[in-house]
Amino acid sequence: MSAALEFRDVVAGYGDTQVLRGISGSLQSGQVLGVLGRNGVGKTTLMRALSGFIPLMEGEVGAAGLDLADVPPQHRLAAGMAYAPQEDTVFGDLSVSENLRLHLRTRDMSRYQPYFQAFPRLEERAAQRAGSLSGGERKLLSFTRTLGLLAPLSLMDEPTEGVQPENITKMAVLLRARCEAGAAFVVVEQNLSFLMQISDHVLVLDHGECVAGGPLALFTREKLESYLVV
Ligand SMILES: Nc1ncnc2c1ncn2[C@@H]1O[C@H](COP(=O)(O)OP(=O)(O)OP(=O)(O)O)[C@@H](O)[C@H]1O
Repeated sequence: MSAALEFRDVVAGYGDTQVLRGISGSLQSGQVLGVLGRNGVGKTTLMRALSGFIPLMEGEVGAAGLDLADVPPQHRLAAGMAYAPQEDTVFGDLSVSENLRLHLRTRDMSRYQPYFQAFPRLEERAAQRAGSLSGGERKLLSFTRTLGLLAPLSLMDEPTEGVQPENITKMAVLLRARCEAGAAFVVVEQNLSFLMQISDHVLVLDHGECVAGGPLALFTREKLESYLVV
């Protein structure tokens, strides 16, 4: 079986500057790869490189047997890859429901029912401009839209940033439910409890290099915390 995502020796950055220096990893359907590291070590850059928003300087990225090198970012969703960036996660001038319908070919919103149940404020504010939501609510909207796409593979950059703790617990449950259905995720997170709740494997970045990685079970919380200490 081909991996849900496989990346090998990824080198990427901005202009002539290399930020990532040879990052590799893979994950199977139904698994979560949690990416962690201190601020500025290259986590967002890795997500941009995997999603095609910045080109690879070297290396390979493939998903479900497909080489993604020549698939531009706007075609990646059709190729099975969803991406929720850290910032500018929703369209502020569109309503909450317009944001949720944007990529759907149907007006049927029933796929969002479990998310509306978990986050009733989203349904209450369905007609409201997404730009008028709080930062945490915008993150919940982005999370809901990303999971509602039902993509085989989703990349999410700090999905819990600004979200209230009780909703973070619900996010973990909803995300794992998608894994049960076979979806795979790469998730960048600073919230270690959330990351440990959702991840099967972890990848630790420091200064653009992978300094540790493997099954979550091999790492204690203290060990993972040590990678975040400045
Ligand atoms: N658009 C950009 N142009 C040039 N350099 C950038 C750009 N975005 C990020 N960088 C640089 O790349 C390096 C890695 O940044 P990146 O945002 O990937 O780190 P990060 O681990 O996601 O950090 P944080 O946790 O603060 O979001 C930093 O030195 C940053 O200044």
